[in-house]
Amino acid sequence: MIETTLFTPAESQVLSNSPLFKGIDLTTAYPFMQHWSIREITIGQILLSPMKDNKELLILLEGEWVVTISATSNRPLARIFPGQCVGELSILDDQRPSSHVIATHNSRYLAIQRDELWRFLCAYPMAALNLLRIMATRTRDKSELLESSLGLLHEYRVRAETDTLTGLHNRNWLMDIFPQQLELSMRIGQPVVLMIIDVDFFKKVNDGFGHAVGDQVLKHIAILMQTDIRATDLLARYGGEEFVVMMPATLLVEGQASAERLRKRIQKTPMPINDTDSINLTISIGLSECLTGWTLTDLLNASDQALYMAKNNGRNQVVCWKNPF
Ligand SMILES: Nc1nc2c(ncn2[C@@H]2O[C@H](COP(=O)(O)OP(=O)(O)OP(=O)(O)O)[C@@H](O)[C@H]2O)c(=O)[nH]1
Repeated sequence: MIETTLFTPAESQVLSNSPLFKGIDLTTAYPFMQHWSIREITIGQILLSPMKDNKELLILLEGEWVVTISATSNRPLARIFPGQCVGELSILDDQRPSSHVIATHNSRYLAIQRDELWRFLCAYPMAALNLLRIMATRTRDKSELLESSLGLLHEYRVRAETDTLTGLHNRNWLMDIFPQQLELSMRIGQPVVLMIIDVDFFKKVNDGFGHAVGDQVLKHIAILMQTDIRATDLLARYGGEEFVVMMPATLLVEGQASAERLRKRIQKTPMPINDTDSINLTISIGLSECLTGWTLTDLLNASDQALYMAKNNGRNQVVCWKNPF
């Protein structure tokens, strides 16, 4: 970094247009300005970092900087242009900077030491007011950024937990939410039933009508299931042509009746593939009630065993898991 105390005419222009000096006649401020220093920094260098104390207010004279969360982040929180300043917050609260400021162009800037800044602000209250305005704008920008980041975070989470084909929750969501529901139900002593639903001979649909029609079938079944289950039931696509429903506050006989109703509904609702033709569909369902001390894995295993029996017994049926002991 090269230090000098000279302003070029262009730099004087930048300073007089700077939001910090708005309404101030800088020609009267020379006694203060002679203690400020001008520096140069090359592209890629870090001006401020949360790892380093900062005792200066920096005003960009020429070039461009970015404010980022981390030194390697390629998503800037803000861009800094000539006339704008950085570092004011860490000077005021005596904490390290909260983000990185990095030069994205070779730059020249003005550095004002904290004590010099206080002296200047005392002599020019207008500058103190300007600084307040700058900080208020920054706080507002940060809140908006935080809000949009939270929105993005929520969107990413929803995407990560949603099956893109059917729009149902996916296995990630299931593995996160089902254990929580199970624990809650066990704690308050409520029965829980879990059913695994598998489309019968689905491979034949794919082979006979094509994968796109197979996809349509999965969507068709997803919609029928969604409209069939209770609001308190938890439904997810488990993978391939398998779906899982967790039914809190449900006894096995009640779950069995729901499963039977769903099976009949799917059987009675063929999926149209054109104006005249449709595909008849059936499902097999295995279900089990959660026993004391069971984990989600135990419950899934039991329902899966019941499903296996439903398939083996000829499909298009509901089988409840029976305790062999
Ligand atoms: N179209 C489509 N097919 C899928 C998808 N996921 C899995 N499959 C296919 O689903 C088929 C499942 O075949 P199988 O496991 O043999 O099951 P099945 O033909 O239904 O036989 P049973 O379950 O025994 O009645 C496989 O051919 C998979 O490739 C998907 O998202 N879309």
